[in-house]
Amino acid sequence: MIGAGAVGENVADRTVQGGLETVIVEEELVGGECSYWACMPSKALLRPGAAVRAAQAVGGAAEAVTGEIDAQAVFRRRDRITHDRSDDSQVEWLDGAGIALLRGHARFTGPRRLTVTASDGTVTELVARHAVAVCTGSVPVLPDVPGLAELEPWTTRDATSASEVPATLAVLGGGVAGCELATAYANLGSRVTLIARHGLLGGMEPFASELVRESLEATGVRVMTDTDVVQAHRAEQNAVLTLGDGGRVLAERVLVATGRVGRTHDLGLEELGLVAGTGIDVDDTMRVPGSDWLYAVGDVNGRVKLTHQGKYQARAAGDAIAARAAGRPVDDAPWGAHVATADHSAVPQVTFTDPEIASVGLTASAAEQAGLRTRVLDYDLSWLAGATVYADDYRGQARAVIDLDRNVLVGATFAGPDVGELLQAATIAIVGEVSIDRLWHAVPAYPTVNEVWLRWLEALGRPGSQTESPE
Ligand SMILES: Cc1cc2nc3c(=O)[nH]c(=O)nc-3n(C[C@H](O)[C@H](O)[C@H](O)COP(=O)(O)OP(=O)(O)OC[C@H]3O[C@@H](n4cnc5c(N)ncnc54)[C@H](O)[C@@H]3O)c2cc1C
Ligand SMILES: NC(=O)c1ccc[n+]([C@@H]2O[C@H](COP(=O)([O-])OP(=O)(O)OC[C@H]3O[C@@H](n4cnc5c(N)ncnc54)[C@H](O)[C@@H]3O)[C@@H](O)[C@H]2O)c1
Repeated sequence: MIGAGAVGENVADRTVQGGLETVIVEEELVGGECSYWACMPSKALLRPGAAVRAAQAVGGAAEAVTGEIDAQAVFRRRDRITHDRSDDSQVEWLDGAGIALLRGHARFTGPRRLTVTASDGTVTELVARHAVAVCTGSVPVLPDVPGLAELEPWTTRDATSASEVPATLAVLGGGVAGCELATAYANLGSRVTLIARHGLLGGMEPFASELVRESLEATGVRVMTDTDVVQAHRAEQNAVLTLGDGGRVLAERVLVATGRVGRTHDLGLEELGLVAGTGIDVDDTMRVPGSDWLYAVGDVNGRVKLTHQGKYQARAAGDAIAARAAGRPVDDAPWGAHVATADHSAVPQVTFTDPEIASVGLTASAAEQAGLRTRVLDYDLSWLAGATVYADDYRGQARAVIDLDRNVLVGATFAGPDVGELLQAATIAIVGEVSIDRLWHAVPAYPTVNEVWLRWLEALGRPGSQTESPE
């Protein structure tokens, strides 16, 4: 295994459990990006704002919220959650799981062959008997804007590990990372300008983007969509970003969150006839086409850059490696034990903005593009009894996308406080291809926001009854 992020750890766990001697090579911290610089610290920075908003939205509790968010206390809690960037507990876990750890930078020297260079220069050669899994994650993409690199902008790593709140922050990129970190720093007291080349949260339902934009603006964030930065320079204390229309944005700090690409540089991929600098293509067992030993799992293959989905790929790949090594059959039919079929049609994601956005499967427009005959069901979550109790002036929206030919759910998006906790039901309905008729028997508890499921079903009409509504 090259890379001991969440994904590498999970591949290794499965290959050890499958009876294979397993070595994991790591050049930084065991646990990878998610634990120290991505998911965990970013959510730690976001959670206090969400907690305060939750209390402020409930009369009686609101009166108890009298102060401001304490940024230094937030950073201290973030440091606790990221174990002060110590990987001791993860190394202990590797030990317990029977996975050997080799610290250093891995590089291919030929098929199945690697050198690992430690920080003190010691070089170790490794030859894999069965397989090598590349689990090296991804790196941020810096847009090719003249002067931007010279500004030494923050990457998401800097933003999630900072211990100061810049007075003014310009965030470049309107994707998930840009929207989340703009929310986090606005909550911590920065005056934030969010600059997005297109809209916000591209690829999600349009209402998600609209609600997040409204709330960012209500918090004082200046949101500039369909805006390009064409030049950057520093003037005294400030970075100056020149926009496509000639306008300027001044900020103490610039955060670049404009996407990521598989970490394949300086890995010796050329020795294998592969191209470096981009993601590594794989089949559904995460094996590189044309090879019987090389796998690429997690962010590095570019299929879905999410921790939980990478770990899902890892379980399939690790078991496939072990099965192939033992000459056991590989179940690579769709939804088989050794494939990551859900990557194509049922990827759950929670975006921890205000409101939170939880999505899985196809959006209405993606379903249409896929040629499905669909019915789209929209519901204002504030109409639910559960929402009335949950928060005063509850704001939330949900959409279901139904495949009319198969009579199943193919996509769902929820926007509202804590809706991430509603998501798994939708994921199960999609992956399980639960028929709409059967869903009538999955009764949502009263009074919870889950009752949106009943409202969706009512809009479709009871099966076989005269109240069945027309398509
Ligand atoms: C700001 C931010 C927030 C995010 N929030 C979420 C979230 O809330 N939920 C979610 O699901 N996803 C989130 N993600 C995505 C998530 O972080 C990634 O999908 C996940 O970390 C990928 O895991 P990985 O194991 O593939 O890669 P990584 O965690 O990057 O692990 C790769 C490891 O390989 C090592 N490595 C690389 N090259 C070599 C080499 N040549 N030799 C030795 N070691 C090497 C690296 O040091 C690293 O430890 C977020 C991403 C960002 C940027
Ligand atoms: N909660 C979560 O699940 C979570 C949170 C953060 C990040 N992530 C994952 O991490 C990965 C990286 O996140 P990300 O937001 O950086 O990537 P992204 O690809 O989701 O978004 C990048 C955004 O930057 C824009 N962009 C690209 N070039 C630009 C330019 N020159 N100027 C202005 N805008 C430009 C793109 O149009 C896009 O909207 C994603 O795959 C995401 O899923 C997940």
